Amino acid sequence: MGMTLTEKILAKASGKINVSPGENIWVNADLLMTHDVCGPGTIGVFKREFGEDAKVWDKEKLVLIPDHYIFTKDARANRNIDILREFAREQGIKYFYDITDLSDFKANPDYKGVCHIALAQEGHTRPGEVLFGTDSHTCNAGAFGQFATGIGNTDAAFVMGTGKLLLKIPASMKFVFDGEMPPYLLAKDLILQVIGDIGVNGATYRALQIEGDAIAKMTMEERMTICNMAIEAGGKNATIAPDQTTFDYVRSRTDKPFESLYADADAEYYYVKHYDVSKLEPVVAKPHSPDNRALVRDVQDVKIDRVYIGSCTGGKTEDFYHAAQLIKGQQVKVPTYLVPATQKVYNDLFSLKIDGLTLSEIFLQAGCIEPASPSCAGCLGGPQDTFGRVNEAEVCVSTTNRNFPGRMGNKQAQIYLASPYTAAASALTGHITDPRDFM
Ligand SMILES: CC(C)[C@H](C(=O)O)[C@@H](O)C(=O)O
Repeated sequence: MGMTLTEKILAKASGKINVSPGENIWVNADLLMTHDVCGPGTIGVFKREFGEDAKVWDKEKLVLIPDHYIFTKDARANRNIDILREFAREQGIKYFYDITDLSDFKANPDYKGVCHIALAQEGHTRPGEVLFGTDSHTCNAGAFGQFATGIGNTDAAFVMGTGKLLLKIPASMKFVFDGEMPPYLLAKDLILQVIGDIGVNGATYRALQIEGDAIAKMTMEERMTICNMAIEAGGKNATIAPDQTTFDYVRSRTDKPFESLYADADAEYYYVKHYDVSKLEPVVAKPHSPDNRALVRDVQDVKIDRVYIGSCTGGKTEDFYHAAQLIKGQQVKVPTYLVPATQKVYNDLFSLKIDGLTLSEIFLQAGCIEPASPSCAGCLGGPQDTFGRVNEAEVCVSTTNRNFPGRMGNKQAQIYLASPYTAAASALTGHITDPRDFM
């Protein structure tokens, strides 16, 4: 019997000819990523179980990325980065994207920012490979045709010591997006549509295989937006088959060899769903769950207090480009926070131009708050002094991935998840707004 893309990758990574859903197999990791939130815990378990002097299985396959609680005076958050630094030094870790000068991130050439985007930009996400990460949005890298999933600290410590992990093969759900993408829709609308359709537990421990003409035409950043939120439907991982778009992105960042894998034509799926994207509309996820979907035009009376554009899901270069396209030449009516995912995205804001103006100039002329230092920032609240944290019971339209109570700080705050177009349109009016009103 044929295999899905996820099954093909996991079969290869376990040295098997065939695998099927439900089977438990030992999988070899190509890469393990951890960050400042989970790294210290993972290191603690690793040392306890493998010994104080134990060495990681491969010092070139562990990537350490401080990104979550960086620009804060919180002593425990600062200490977490120190723990990563000490471990990187002791183990001779090749890829440690350190930050020492918190007062000026630009003084830290190694510092990248949000792990999922940094992994892609630094060439660590490659077709056919297996990536484990101590973060639920590790599924982001499935956009590169790899198996990428979030794991807990204990599993990560085991991978750190052995390079392997026992995994149950997930059954695959196929989502096919065909048709011409309307100019007012972005990848975020597509994934919010899916999560609204199947629910936050609609894909629990399943692999989402994303395909179709509309996906084939998408850039890597838009593909990442879709895979990033697979976890919001409970997905174990998501995959998009690699193509020329993937190869161009990866090859411009790494010369490491990789083997692209593809689903067999006769693979079996647990579920198949087709979408005609030309018929979809801009959507939001209302408080307090990513599956609480509504058409933007049905919630236009909701007044908002602020807009947040940032995170692994919605803080990439194209996310800002799309927001800038819509905002250009107009004034925002509510405080609008801009948090580039990485140092590279930050630089893009100051070099990419639309009609002669840099994205940053467009935002500043429109009255947005100056772009912040790259990190996860207010996406998940963080210490009280975190930039963009929602400290009051405000209504926020956000390009991020989660809107659980308290997610961005205050438990009474109401977070509406939206595309960069919808976030930008809403910033211009002060209420939730369909981007078509400005197109
Ligand atoms: C802090 C980390 C464990 C968490 C995750 O795994 O997703 C965070 O990144 C998030 O987005 O909620």
